[in-house]
Amino acid sequence: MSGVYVKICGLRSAADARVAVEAAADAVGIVLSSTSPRAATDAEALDVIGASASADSVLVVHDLSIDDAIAAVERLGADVLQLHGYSDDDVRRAVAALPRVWRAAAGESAAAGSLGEEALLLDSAVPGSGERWDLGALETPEGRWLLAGGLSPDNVAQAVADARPWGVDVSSGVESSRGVKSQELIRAFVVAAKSA
Ligand SMILES: O=C(O)c1ccccc1N[C@@H]1O[C@H](COP(=O)(O)O)[C@@H](O)[C@H]1O
Repeated sequence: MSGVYVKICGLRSAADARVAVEAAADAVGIVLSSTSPRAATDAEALDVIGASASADSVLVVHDLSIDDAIAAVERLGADVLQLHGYSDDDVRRAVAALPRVWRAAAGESAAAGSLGEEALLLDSAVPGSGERWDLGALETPEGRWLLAGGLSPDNVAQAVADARPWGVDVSSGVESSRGVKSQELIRAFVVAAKSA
C-alpha cells in the first residue's frame, strides 16, 4: 500500500464529494475558474465543502486576482488554496493571508515550500486538460509534492511507483465526458492510487 495522499478535483456536487470521501480520498477539489469545464458556483462549492467531512477541501484558481482568490477561501471556508500560474509575490501574499496554500508548477522541478507554500503540485502545461507529461525527465522535488496531469485509474499506480510523490491529483481521468464526473472512476482511482 502506497499511503499516497489522493485529491479528486473538479467536483461540483455533494453526492460526488461523498463518493470520493467514502472511497478514502484525502482531499476534494473545487475549481473557481470561468474558463474551466468544471467551474463551480459558490453554491456548488459550499455543497462540496459541506460534504467533505474529514477530507481537505481545496479551492483551485488560475484566473482570479490573488485578492479575490484569498477572499473566496475565506468566504467559502475551504481548507486549502491551490494556485495555478501566479507570480512568486502573489504566492507569498496568499501564504501570509491563509494557513494553507499549494502552488502549481508546470512540469518543472522546484523545491516544495520555497515560497512558504505547504505543498508543490507538478502538473502538465495545461492544467485540467488530461494531458500526460514526461515524468522521465523529472527531478524529484524536495519536500511535499503532488503529481497531476493525465492521471487515471489505469496509470496512477505505475506513476506513483515511478515518481514516488507525496500525493496525486486528478480531474479528467475520473470523468465520463469533459467536466462530468464518474462516481465509478472516482472509486477506481482512489483504490488504484492507495494500493500502488
Ligand atoms: O480542472 C480544471 O479545469 C483546472 C482549471 C484551471 C486550473 C487547474 C485545473 N485543474 C487542475 O488540473 C490538474 C488535473 O488535471 P487532469 O485533468 O487530471 O489532467 C489538477 O491539479 C487540478 O486541480
